[in-house]
Amino acid sequence: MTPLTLTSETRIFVAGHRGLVGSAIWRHLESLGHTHLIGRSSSELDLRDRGAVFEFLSVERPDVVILAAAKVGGIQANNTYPADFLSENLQIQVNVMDAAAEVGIDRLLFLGSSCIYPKFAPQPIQEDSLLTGHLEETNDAYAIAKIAGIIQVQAVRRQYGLKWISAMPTNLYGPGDNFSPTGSHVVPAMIRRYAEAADAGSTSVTNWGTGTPRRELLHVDDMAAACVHLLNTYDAPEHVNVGVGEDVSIAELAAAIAAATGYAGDTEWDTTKPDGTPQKLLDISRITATGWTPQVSLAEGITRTVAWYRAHRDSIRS
Ligand SMILES: NC(=O)C1=CN([C@@H]2O[C@H](COP(=O)(O)OP(=O)(O)OC[C@H]3O[C@@H](n4cnc5c(N)ncnc54)[C@H](OP(=O)(O)O)[C@@H]3O)[C@@H](O)[C@H]2O)C=CC1
Ligand SMILES: C[C@H]1O[C@H](OP(=O)(O)OP(=O)(O)OC[C@H]2O[C@@H](n3cnc4c(=O)[nH]c(N)nc43)[C@H](O)[C@@H]2O)[C@@H](O)[C@@H](O)C1=O
Repeated sequence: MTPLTLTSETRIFVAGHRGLVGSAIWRHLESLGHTHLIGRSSSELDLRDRGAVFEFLSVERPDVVILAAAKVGGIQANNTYPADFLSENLQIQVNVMDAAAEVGIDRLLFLGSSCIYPKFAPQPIQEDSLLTGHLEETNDAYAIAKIAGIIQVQAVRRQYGLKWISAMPTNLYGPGDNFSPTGSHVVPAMIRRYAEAADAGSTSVTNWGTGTPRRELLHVDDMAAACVHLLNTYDAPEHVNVGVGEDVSIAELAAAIAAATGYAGDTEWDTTKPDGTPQKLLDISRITATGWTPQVSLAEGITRTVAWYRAHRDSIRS
C-alpha cells in the first residue's frame, strides 16, 4: 500500500459539495484545517457536460477528487425515474473519471451505495457479495450505474496505475439532507412528516410500505470522516463498505423519529408503496480494520437532525 496523506495544502475537488455528503465532507475538511478546497455547483459546472468537465479539471488540476455528485433519491424517485438515474449517474461519473484519468489525478474517491448488492444477499453484506445475485427492482438502474463506477475505478487503477478507491455507504442522513416528501429517503421524509404532524396537532401519520424492512443508518458526519480516513489510509482496488454494523426496522425508526419530534398520535402504513429490499446491513469489518469507527448513535443522530430540520425548515431543499 502507498497511501497518500492529505495535508492542508492538498488541493481537493469535492464534486457535489452542496449536497448531503459533499457538504459534510467540506465541513470536515475545513475543521481539519484544509484551505485548498474546490467546489462547483451544478449550475456553475454541469458534470454531464463532458467538454466542460475536461476543461475544468485540466485547468484546476486538483490533487484529489472526491466524487460525491450524483442524481440521488429515495425508493420512489428511483422507482419512478430509473432512466434518469441510470443515464445521469453514468454521465457524471464517466465524465469526471475520464477527465481525471486524462489529467493524471493520482487520487480519486468514488461513492457508490449499498444498493449495489443483490436483493437477497446474506446479511451482514460482505463486499464480495457484489454481482452474486439479482438486484432490487426499485433501484436496479441506479445500482448498475454505481457498479459501473466501481469497475471503472478498478480499470483505471489497472490501466493507468492511479491510486483510486471506492466506498459503498449504507443509507445516510443528517443536516443538509433532501426533505422532499416524495423524492427523499426515509429519515428526512419521516422527520418532516412527524414534525409537521406534531406542530399541527394531527393524530394520524401515514408512512410507506409495511414497516418491516430493515435499514442501517449512518450519520453523514461519520460518512465524511470515513471518506477522509479512507483517502489517508486505503489504497486497494476492492471497494469498502461504510456503515454502523446495526440495523433497525422501518417501524422502529418511525417510532424513534415520532418520539424525537414530540408526535404522540397514531402511525398508519400505506402498503401500496414499495418496501424495497427486505434488509440491508453491511459487514463493516474491512473499514473498521483500518481504524475507523462510527461515532454518532442513531438516537443522537435523529435528535440532531430533527433540531437541524426545525431550525432550517424555511430554507431547506424540497
Ligand atoms: N443519501 C444517501 O442515503 C446515500 C448517498 N450515497 C451516495 O453519496 C453521494 C452523495 O449523495 P447525497 O449527498 O446524498 O446527494 P445529494 O442529492 O444531497 O447531493 C448530490 C449533489 O450532486 C450534485 N449534482 C447532481 N447532479 C449534478 C450535475 N449534473 N452536475 C454537477 N453536480 C451535480 C448536486 O449539486 P447542486 O446542489 O449544486 O445541484 C448535489 O450537491 C452519491 O454518490 C450517492 O449515491 C450513497 C448511499 C446513501
Ligand atoms: C440509499 C438507498 O435509498 C433508496 O433505497 P431504500 O434503502 O429503500 O431507501 P429509502 O430511504 O427510500 O426507503 C427505506 C424504507 O423506508 C420506507 N419508507 C417509509 N416511509 C417512507 C417515506 O416517506 N419515504 C421513503 N423514501 N421511504 C419510506 C420505504 O418503503 C423503504 O422500505 C434507493 O434510492 C437506493 O438506490 C439507495 O441507494
